[in-house]
Amino acid sequence: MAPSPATLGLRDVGRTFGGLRALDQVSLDLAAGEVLGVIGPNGAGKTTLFNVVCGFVRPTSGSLTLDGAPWRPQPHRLAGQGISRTMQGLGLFGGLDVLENVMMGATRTSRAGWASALLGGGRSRGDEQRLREAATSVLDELAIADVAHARPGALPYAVRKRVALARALVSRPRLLLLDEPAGGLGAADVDELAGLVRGLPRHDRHPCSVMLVEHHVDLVMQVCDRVVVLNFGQLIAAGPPAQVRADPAVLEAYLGKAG
Ligand SMILES: Nc1ncnc2c1ncn2[C@@H]1O[C@H](COP(=O)(O)OP(=O)(O)OP(=O)(O)O)[C@@H](O)[C@H]1O
Repeated sequence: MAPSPATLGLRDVGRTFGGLRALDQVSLDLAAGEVLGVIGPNGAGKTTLFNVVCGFVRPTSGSLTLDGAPWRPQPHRLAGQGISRTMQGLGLFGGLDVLENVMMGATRTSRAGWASALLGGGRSRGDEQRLREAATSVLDELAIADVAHARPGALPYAVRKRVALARALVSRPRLLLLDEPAGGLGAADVDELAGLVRGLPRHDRHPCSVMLVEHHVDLVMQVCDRVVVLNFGQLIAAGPPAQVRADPAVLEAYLGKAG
């Protein structure tokens, strides 16, 4: 049976940097199989929130839960907990082809089983074959199998972003954290990305929950089941996209105008 998508909770999470409250009593929930968007103007605390969930930044107050249990995120343990992330920088290896880059995603992120055999040196031909098949299958799903043997540097930026997404998905996470997935993409590529992200919780064998932190409001409104809005570190609105879009506090804070 496929593992179920993860749930995530933040309760009164705060983070200060010196005297600055980058996050101020933020509480939110991500339900299983939900796509949750986090938006807000520059400096609102989005990256800090993302980094708290990834374990790069420790909250100064509050608590987190994963699947309802108390959770202290640590970057090196995320993979073992079924969590993958993409970062703003693509971080692809220029000397490897696309397929190898995606295979690296599994070897870097899997804790147990076939992929760890590759890390531990107990590498067999069967392991490698399985890894190759897993990577090929994700490339297929993201419609980039045709560039499997190209070097990332030779590909358009939008395709490289898709490779980075494939690398995060090859470990078949239960929770995917996306940091500005639409950054640097044109309108057509954003639409395609929206389709891909929307499909993630509906994957027939490996459905996952998704949290995405994003500047691109249109993408967030297109793909998210719910959106939370930060401003000066505080959560000022949360709800379905249409509701959030019409919220006067959001218009005021995020779009810089009321009504
Ligand atoms: N490591 C740090 N040290 C000091 N201040 C920080 C640090 N990280 C973030 N901040 C401050 O915390 C606040 C929130 O920053 P953050 O990067 O989380 O916002 P953001 O919403 O991601 O902004 P942007 O949309 O511009 O990327 C900002 O005022 C920022 O200057």
